[in-house]
Parts: sequence; structure tokens; C-alpha cells
Amino acid sequence: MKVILDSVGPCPTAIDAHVVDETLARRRFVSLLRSHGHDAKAIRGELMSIGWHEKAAENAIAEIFDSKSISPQLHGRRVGPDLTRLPSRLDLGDRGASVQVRVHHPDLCLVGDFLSADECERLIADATPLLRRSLIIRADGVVDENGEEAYSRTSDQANFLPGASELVDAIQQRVSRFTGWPATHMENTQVVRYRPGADFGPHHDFFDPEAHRGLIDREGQRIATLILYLNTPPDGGVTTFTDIELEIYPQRGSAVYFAYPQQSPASLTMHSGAPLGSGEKWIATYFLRDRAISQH
Ligand SMILES: O=C(O)CCC(=O)C(=O)O
Ligand SMILES: [Fe+2]
Repeated sequence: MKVILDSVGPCPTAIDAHVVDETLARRRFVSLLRSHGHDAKAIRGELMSIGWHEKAAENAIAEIFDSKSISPQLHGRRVGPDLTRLPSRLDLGDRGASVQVRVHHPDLCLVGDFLSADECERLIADATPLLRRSLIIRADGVVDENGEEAYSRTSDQANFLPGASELVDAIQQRVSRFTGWPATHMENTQVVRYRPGADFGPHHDFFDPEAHRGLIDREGQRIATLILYLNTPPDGGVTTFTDIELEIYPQRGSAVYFAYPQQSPASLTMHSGAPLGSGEKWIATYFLRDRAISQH
């Protein structure tokens, strides 16, 4: 679909342009079966008998039977690019990039050449003097919205506000161009460094819909992530998607994108940054929210 590459920028209609019906059609089909009195088990069997992948069936069922986990802000809209129609070469405005891998459940893709080597090096150099220990927001009912240090995330990071540099803005625009999501609906650029032994244990990127209700009501829910790899670590640091047994080996300049419009384990987006063996691992992360973020 051309829309993704044509509709860019901080204009809210960019989101409306992504009303694509694949997800809706899936939901409607499961709703229909449910309205005819089928329970989740029967629907799962029905879907698998007509060739659905087991995880796709579970996903669609969870979306209907656990509908409170779907971000209400999205109103059934697709998040980010229509991955079903990605051309192999992408026009990201100021740069071309190449699609290398596409996964259907969850919606995930790997893009090469998202950044040049020079851009990666400059971002690392700019971030280095600003690094602070990374924090996590716990999803276990102990609510600390400001985040806290944890053994499960042992990296350092620097956050860049929009306007921090031409480079930061150019990259954010590129992310916006790729995702079709306005920069106003993205968190600040986060540049993260792992040293040997550092890792980020298995987690979901979305905020816990119950434990962090206040945060979500004020600032919106996370719905998709784009990770940019700024270097090629010599050993380890693989990003692992545990539900689907996918391992992404970081390569300088490449990006992995994944969406989770449904904030539950059924999104199949549990992932981790494996411990680094030697050298350093550098990434930049972009978290998309379901609405504009007022506070930066
Ligand atoms: O370091 C990685 O490979 C994963 C990072 C990550 O999951 C995150 O920043 O949320
Ligand atoms: Fe993550």
C-alpha cells in the first residue's frame, strides 16, 4: 500500500489514512462465530480447520474475548505500516532502505539500511556523554511510573528531545515516514548502550493496562516499537522474540519494527535483549503511542 510512504508528518490525518481492514475483518469473523454461540475453544478449532495458524487463531480470539486489552484509542485502526504490502525497497524520504524479513504474527519486519554508518556513529558520539542507567516500569502491581533500576535491565541510555539535533529530528522523521505515525505520537529518542554482561530480560513494551491505568489515561498507551541497531556487536546482544522463537542479530543501520495494538501476551511480542558477550551494543528505540504525548 502506498499510503504508508506517502502519508507522513505530524498531521493527525496520517493516522486516519491507516484504516485498513485486515485486522477488522479478522475481528469481525471471530465476533460472528462468537455471536453464533461458539466458545473460544470451538472457534479455535474452527479457524484451524480452515487453515489458520494456531497462534493467529489464538491471537484473534484473545482480541475478541479479552477486548479490554485493545487500545481504545485505535478504534480498530491498524498501527503503523501495512506490512502485507511492503515493497522490497522503501523510500524513507531522505533515504532508501530495504525490507529483509517480515513476520505475520506478530506484525514485525526487519529493515536494512535504515541509517547510514555515519549517522550511527554520530548518534553514539552524541549520546556517550549523556548516558545514565536505564530504568524499567514494573508491571507486577508495584506501580512506579517514574521507573526504577532493575537487574532485569542493565544498560545505560541517553534520551533526546525533539530538536536536540538535526540528526535526531531527521531520524525521527524517517521513523514517522516508515511507520506512518506522527512524531507527536512517539516518545523521545532513546539511545541505549549495553556493555559485556548487560541485558534486558523478557518483557512487553506496552504499559500494563491495569497497573498503569493512570499513566495510560494521561499519556496514552504504547502500541508499537522500532529498534535501530547502531552497531554490530561482536558477540551476543541478540534481540529474541520468545513467543515466536525469532532471534535478530543486530547489524549496524538496520531496524526491527513490531506492533502490539492489543496489549496482552496474545500480542506475541514478548522479547528480550540477550546478554552481551564482549564489546558494546548500541541501539536507538522509538515507542509509538496511541495518541499525542503532551509531556516530553
Ligand atoms: O536491546 C534489545 O535488543 C531490545 C531492547 C528493548 O527491548 C527495549 O528497549 O524495549
Ligand atoms: Fe523492549
